[in-house]
Amino acid sequence: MHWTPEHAQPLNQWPEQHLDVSSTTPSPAHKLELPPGGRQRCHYAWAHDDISALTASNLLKRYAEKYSGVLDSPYERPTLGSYGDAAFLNGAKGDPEPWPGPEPHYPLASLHEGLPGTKSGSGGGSGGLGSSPVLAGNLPEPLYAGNACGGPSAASEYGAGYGGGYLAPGYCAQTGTALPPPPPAALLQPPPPPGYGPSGPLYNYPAGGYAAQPGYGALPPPPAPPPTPYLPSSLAAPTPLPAPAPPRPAPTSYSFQAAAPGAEAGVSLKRKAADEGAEGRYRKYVYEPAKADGASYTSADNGECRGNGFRAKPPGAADEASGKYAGGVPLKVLGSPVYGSQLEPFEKFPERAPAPAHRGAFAVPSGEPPKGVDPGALELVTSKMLDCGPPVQWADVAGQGPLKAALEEELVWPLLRPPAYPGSPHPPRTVLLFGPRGAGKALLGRCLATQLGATLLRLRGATLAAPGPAEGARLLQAAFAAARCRPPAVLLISELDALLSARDDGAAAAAGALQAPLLACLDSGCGAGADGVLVVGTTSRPAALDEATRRRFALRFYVALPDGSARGQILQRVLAQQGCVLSERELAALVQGTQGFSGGELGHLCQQAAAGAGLPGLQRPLSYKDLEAALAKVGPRASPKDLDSYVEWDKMYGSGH
Ligand SMILES: Nc1ncnc2c1ncn2[C@@H]1O[C@H](COP(=O)(O)OP(=O)(O)OP(=O)(O)O)[C@@H](O)[C@H]1O
Ligand SMILES: [Mg+2]
Repeated sequence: MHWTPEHAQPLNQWPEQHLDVSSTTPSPAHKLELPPGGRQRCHYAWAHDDISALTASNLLKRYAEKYSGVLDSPYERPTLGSYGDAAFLNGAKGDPEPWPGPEPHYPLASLHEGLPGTKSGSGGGSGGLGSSPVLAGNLPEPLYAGNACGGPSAASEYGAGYGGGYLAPGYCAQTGTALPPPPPAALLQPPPPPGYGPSGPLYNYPAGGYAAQPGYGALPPPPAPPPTPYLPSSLAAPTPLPAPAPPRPAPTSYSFQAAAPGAEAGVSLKRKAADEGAEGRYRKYVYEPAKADGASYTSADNGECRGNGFRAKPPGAADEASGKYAGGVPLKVLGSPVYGSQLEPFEKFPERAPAPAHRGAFAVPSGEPPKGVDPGALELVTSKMLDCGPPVQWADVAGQGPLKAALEEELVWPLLRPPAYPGSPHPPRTVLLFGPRGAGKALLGRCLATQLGATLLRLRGATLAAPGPAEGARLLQAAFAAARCRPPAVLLISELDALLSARDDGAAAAAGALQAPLLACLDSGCGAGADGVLVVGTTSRPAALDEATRRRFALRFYVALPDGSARGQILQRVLAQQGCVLSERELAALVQGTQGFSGGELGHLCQQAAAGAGLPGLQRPLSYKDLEAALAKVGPRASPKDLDSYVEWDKMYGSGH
């Protein structure tokens, strides 16, 4: 119910205009019949005889309208005080002229006297009115304390209960004639999300809002979908990925890890579940027997060896490849103009090798010979530490399916893919592989180099520490410099713990002294400015790494011992090279007997068997009996306690896989 202007008519005109009365003049008799003090009950007593029940009901309704209109109206209206019949609020008729009669009017308290906290403190019955902010806003300003609108304030006169009580300190009393119109609907909409400014409207709505609709039947068709992307003009459109992602392994036939449930204590439950749930996920990691052409190491020829088994590519070829996915703009990161000539596009295993264009993010800065590096040490590192072994594919590593998948997904793919947008986080450039000796850490490092098409430089911690701290630091710096010169490069540092751990022998000082250069090299060689170098550290004593060193390796993966299935594959491969073919039963027995052996120890077992049989020249093929004899002498080096400690370290610091 809302107040309308017609409510402003003086109340004494209402009976004439709105009531169905036959007599508009009160008779003297009626007046005389008024009981003393009965004004409030007999306002319209003079009409009682003449109005019907319906009229009386209408009368009540009208008054109810008027009363509620005063309280609730959102429209502009005069203040209460301007009503001629303001006394209506007190229950009286409110005629402007005094009511004729013998009795005097009831004294009508002024409105503010009925408000709590007023000066007079009458405590009249109108306290409820004062509690309504709307009604209070209609009161003359001097009545208010704490008026925040600059008007006269009565704060000094009125008690604290007024200004600091119900009304908020910042409350601005609104006068009845100045009620603001309702805000436009647009302002009531929730604000747009940050970044969506007016320059980039989400939708193409008409600027002034929709035109008034002629009717329900003539609704215009809904606005067409925005022709522009949802991004505002201030945001750059995302650059499309220049290179397609390498295909994920097809979930078809992986079975290695699942074949020996529980055999690998170090394999996390997460990857195990993935194994068991989707056996074929790691199909491409299936171990393959040795390839005839890949078994022998190629020698470094004219500096073209890059340590990944692939021959160098003529300059210029990479430019074509790099431009292929970059919209004609050659990708600088793919070039290796000074030191590293470009790679042959994986002619040996084209089906498994990454496409050259995928090497975009494993960036290749235009290599300059590093300043401040001893040229002699650089030459030494380049000639001695460059690994020119055959390429190692995922399938060349038996077992380790979850680990291989993790390495590929978390390391290889991020390095090969260009960043999605400028400022996106750098892919990891350091990885630590830890686990028992001979478990295949270095093999995996070589595999990473192959997958990245990178130059492989190999260092051994013991070799670095041997000549003394100064020489060791010089070699270390030269190795990092050489890697930066030949990007993309993988720097494989085996036995990392030998650089760090303090031992009781004379090498303690040298080892400890190499920690600072190592950390400095890791910071400078793998920082933001060192694109194209991946450092792979391996250790069989991860507990020897202090926190500073540990933190330098972004990823830390546990390389567990091969399970039964992987052991069978490694044995088959090594024995095949020695011309030994075992029956299924014999192989199963051998696998059973070599529980806890690492891949390296399995190779050592086969060598021992050959040596024990006196067959260095392979006059006859190895037999199962030779292997049985060797098995009696050779055992696994890692104790169950050692294996438990790896698992514990992996739980605490490992990246999990
Ligand atoms: N999973 C595997 N599949 C095939 N060969 C393996 C595997 N694991 C180990 N080998 C073989 O075992 C030998 C030792 O492996 P590797 O040098 O990689 O071990 P490692 O973990 O680096 O040992 P260390 O801690 O002593 O450096 C290599 O000849 C390697 O080919
Ligand atoms: Mg090794």
